[in-house]
Amino acid sequence: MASRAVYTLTRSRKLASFRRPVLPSASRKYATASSSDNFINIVEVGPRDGLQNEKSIIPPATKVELINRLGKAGSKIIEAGSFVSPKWVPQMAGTAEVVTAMDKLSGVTYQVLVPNEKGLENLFALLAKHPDSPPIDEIAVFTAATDAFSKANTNVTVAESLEILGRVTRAALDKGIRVRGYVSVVIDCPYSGKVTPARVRDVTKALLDMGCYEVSLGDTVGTGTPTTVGRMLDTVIGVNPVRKLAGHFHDTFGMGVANALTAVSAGIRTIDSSIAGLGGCPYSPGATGNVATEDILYALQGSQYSVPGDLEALVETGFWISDKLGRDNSSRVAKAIRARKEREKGEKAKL
Ligand SMILES: CC(C)(COP(=O)([O-])OP(=O)([O-])OC[C@H]1O[C@@H](n2cnc3c(N)ncnc32)[C@H](O)[C@@H]1OP(=O)([O-])[O-])[C@@H](O)C(=O)NCCC(=O)NCCSC(=O)C[C@@](C)(O)CC(=O)[O-]
Repeated sequence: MASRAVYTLTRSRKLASFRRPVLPSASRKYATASSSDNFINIVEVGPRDGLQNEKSIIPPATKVELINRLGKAGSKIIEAGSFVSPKWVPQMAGTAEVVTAMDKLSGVTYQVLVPNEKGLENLFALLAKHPDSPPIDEIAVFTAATDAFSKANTNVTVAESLEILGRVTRAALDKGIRVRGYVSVVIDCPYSGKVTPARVRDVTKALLDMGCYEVSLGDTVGTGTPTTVGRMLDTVIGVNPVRKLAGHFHDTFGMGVANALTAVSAGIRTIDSSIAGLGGCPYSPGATGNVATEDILYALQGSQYSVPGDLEALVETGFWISDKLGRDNSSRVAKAIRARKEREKGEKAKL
């Protein structure tokens, strides 16, 4: 994250006009498999992935308002925060407070990231205080395709992390809490380079086998292209059911929308995105935020796919949070929509 926050940690080992997407031929064979189901789920990761890497501390009230605005703008699945160690990711420290204070809108699924048993214990303690109205519906567990990234992110190898996540997943499922999984660095690892698709396939399978209902494939660094993403998906989908996969694309090289459309054409029906393109992973230096939610909605307009969310309201929400954070809005679509509105306002005023 060249110019963005990289946490200084005390422990030495902590490393620091849409037509059809042009698809790599390898992915085309999956396109017809998905034609019966044209609904695209969007997992809005802005309040978690988007905010976890901000330099300045964001007041819980701002996080709560962001989540509430997203829900009102039509987001149906919102990642509201994470129960990770505040020493590792200080921005997520107030998650219990945030999820307790946010509006729990009906029809919206709220999830939080949980890295280990300690995080789950903290979540269970919170849920015990709200037996009749649990603030959270689901958890998400996360690992990586490489040991180097896994060590940097959670201080354990992939094999060790799968053991931990197996215990976390079983304990959550025992309490009736659904579990989503993430695999990071599915294309390139910032520490060990190119990632073999077979490795992604196997880690994905391990997460599904332990009981995750879905696994989100993270191009954490944002170096993927439709070709490399298509190749990776060919291998992963060869063994894992495509409807249990999601795409999570950081937009570092501006390929986020193209990669998301590649995933959709491969049969994936869940895309993670972040309002205003907020975010980045603290352990992926140089990576920018997730593909912007506004850009995904715009890209799918007029296609055979339907996607939840009110684009105009999301654009407003994206500018609202960007202003609060004092940062530029990274959504090209949001900026274009705002510019068009201002132009139209100016033209009206002249009449
Ligand atoms: C996993 C650990 C905790 C291991 O970190 P560790 O230092 O090895 O943990 P530990 O077990 O040795 O414990 C150290 C201290 O942390 C505490 N602790 C331990 N666990 C927790 C917890 N859950 N909540 C609160 N506190 C915790 C624990 O109690 C102890 O406290 P002390 O005794 O020193 O006072 C740490 O590495 C961590 O929190 N990492 C999280 C990193 C993270 O959040 N990264 C970003 C999210 S992943 C991501 O962005 C990628 C994704 C999902 O978006 C997809 C993609 O784009 O690729």
